[in-house]
Amino acid sequence: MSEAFGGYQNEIYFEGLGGVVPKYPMTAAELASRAEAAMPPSVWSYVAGGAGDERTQDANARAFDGWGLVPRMFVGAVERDLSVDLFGMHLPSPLFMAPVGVLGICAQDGHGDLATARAAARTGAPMVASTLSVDPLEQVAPELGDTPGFFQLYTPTDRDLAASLVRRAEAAGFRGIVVTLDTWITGWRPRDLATSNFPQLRGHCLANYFSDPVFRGLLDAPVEEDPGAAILRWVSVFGNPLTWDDLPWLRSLTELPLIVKGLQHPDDVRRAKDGGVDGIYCSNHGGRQANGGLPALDALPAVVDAAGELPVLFDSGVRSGADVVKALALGATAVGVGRPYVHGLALGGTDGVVHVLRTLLAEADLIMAVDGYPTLGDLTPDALRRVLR
Ligand SMILES: Cc1cc2nc3c(=O)[nH]c(=O)nc-3n(C[C@H](O)[C@H](O)[C@H](O)COP(=O)(O)O)c2cc1C
Ligand SMILES: O=C(O)C(=O)c1ccccc1
Repeated sequence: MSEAFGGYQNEIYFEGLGGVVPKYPMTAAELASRAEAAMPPSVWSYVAGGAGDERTQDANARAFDGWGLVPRMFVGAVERDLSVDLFGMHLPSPLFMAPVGVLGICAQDGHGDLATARAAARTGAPMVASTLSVDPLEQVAPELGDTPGFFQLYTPTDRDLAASLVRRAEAAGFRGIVVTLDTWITGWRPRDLATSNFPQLRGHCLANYFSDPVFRGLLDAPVEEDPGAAILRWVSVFGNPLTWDDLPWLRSLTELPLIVKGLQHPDDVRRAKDGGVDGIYCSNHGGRQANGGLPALDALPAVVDAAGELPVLFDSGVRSGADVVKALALGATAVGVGRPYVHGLALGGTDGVVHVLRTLLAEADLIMAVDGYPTLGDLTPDALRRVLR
């Protein structure tokens, strides 16, 4: 399998002999700048922006520079194995696509959720499908093909609506429920505030609500007759300020693996574990929610330690294959990519997303080859040293 990942390099060089060079950028920075030029400014600023002056967002990416991989020689890491077992599923790699609630409007055809699901089908990298999407989850799930998908739940204040969304995700074939805990309220986002830019308030990406029988039952008039009132109803149900008292109820909603997203404190991890969750998702939402925070990578070791045998998913700031390898060495079971695949989506739909995932995996695979860490099991904290400056 891993030959297929590093093999992207050979593919590119050999195609070059025929005069063909890659259509999409090879680095995260170039991807971002090309995406900026291709996207409507309001969508770009929503995706690119973060909380406050974005120092936490920047620190997420910079935190990876604080670690260096130590190469090992005489290993002969010809065969690499990047595959991973997660919740009883065997995945070709530890890479997955983090939930992004505006995928739909990031694609040129306006159906980015479907395009992303097709990229999951082509690469085997799971998609975590956001509650916020242009196309309803029943239309996203079939596009995943044989690749497992997860449904990310923004828990609404109405418990029947929450249960309905989870039931629909189960029926559609999603293989786990990711409950996001850090976004029951929107963080302070100067870029969007400066242009009064909040896509959902303009009715974007609300298909899962507008197609939901429970949500529709909360409306005085059908969505089609009074979309403005439906959007305001969405505003009133969107964010549920959950407390630990709600965890037993959340747990009771599904027998699928339940993963809680946004954890960074080891005490929270232990308590979630005691509450019966199946997985911990260490993330600070890409620095979009609260400025002044610890880079998510810096929280990872203690989260991994507290999680014990529970798998730990990680995202926030992953921009390269080297970053993927470092997060794995610090104990992540699976590593999520956020903004970079959205940039690929904006540039080239499914093909653009596939390119981004393949570049990350190729680089990770080749680092494991060069540095002599042939399997994920070989990637332990001992592979890393603090970078001294
Ligand atoms: C435009 C955008 C929308 C997002 N929407 C969601 C969402 O709907 N649900 C969620 O749990 N996280 C959401 N996130 C957070 C991502 O899942 C992930 O935590 C974050 O993007 C990781 O940081 P990175 O983009 O720097 O890699 C969103 C992120 C972005 C950039
Ligand atoms: O933009 C986000 O990061 C996000 O997840 C979100 C979703 C809905 C409302 C506010 C923020």
